[in-house]
Amino acid sequence: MHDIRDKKVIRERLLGGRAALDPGVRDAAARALRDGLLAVPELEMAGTVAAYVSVGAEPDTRSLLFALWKRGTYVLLPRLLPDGDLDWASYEGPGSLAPGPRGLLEPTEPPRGTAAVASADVVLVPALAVDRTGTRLGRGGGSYDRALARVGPAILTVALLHDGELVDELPAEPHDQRVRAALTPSGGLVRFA
Ligand SMILES: Nc1nc2c(c(=O)[nH]1)N(C=O)[C@@H](CNc1ccc(C(=O)N[C@@H](CCC(=O)O)C(=O)O)cc1)CN2
Ligand SMILES: Nc1ncnc2c1ncn2[C@@H]1O[C@H](COP(=O)(O)OP(=O)(O)OP(=O)(O)O)[C@@H](O)[C@H]1O
Repeated sequence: MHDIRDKKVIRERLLGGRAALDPGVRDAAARALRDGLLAVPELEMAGTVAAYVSVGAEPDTRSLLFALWKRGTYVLLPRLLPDGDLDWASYEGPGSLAPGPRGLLEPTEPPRGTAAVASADVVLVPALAVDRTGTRLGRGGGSYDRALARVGPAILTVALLHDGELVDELPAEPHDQRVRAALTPSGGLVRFA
């Protein structure tokens, strides 16, 4: 059994682990995740991918975004709304980003609305950890619980993690939206039933 207060403690432990990663490990992780993702069939086929710009010690997504954009994939990025929900706008290269709230870099293109995430063929999801059932621990704003509820059942949703962040079990609440797969640098893509 888990108490919901556990989430806060687990978040702190995971953020501490990320902060302790050395730069070489981070660079290698970003490359492994980028190369791993670019080879996922759904990603290769995708016309539109909903992604995000990494912040802090999250696995770095910038070279992945650039690679997707260069190969002609339409990339949507989130903009954090005051109520924690996510709006979406297109990525038009590194120059199309500007500082937003919470240390985030956000797209400067016109926002397309909270429902735009439903047009993505693949959704890349930030997470602090994911468990073996796909339950995801995020930053606590409930942003992706709302966004993922708008994504169709056949769409691949993938959390990007550092090694060690795909864990046996996380506390789950009724509103928690599961991801359908997780990618770690050393473990590759793991799909959940
Ligand atoms: N890269 C990224 N983008 C995202 C999310 C995320 O988790 N990661 N979000 C997921 O819902 C939404 C934004 N929510 C966020 C909520 C809190 C913080 C946050 O705690 N920022 C730290 C600084 C970053 C760090 O050092 O880790 C801070 O404010 O202190 C960031 C984003 C949408 N965009
Ligand atoms: N559909 C929703 N509408 C409004 N609030 C919601 C919704 N889903 C979850 N929340 C709220 O968001 C809060 C945080 O939820 P939770 O701890 O699961 O966040 P998280 O998934 O870790 O965060 P994030 O998705 O922002 O990374 C909860 O208080 C919850 O009530």
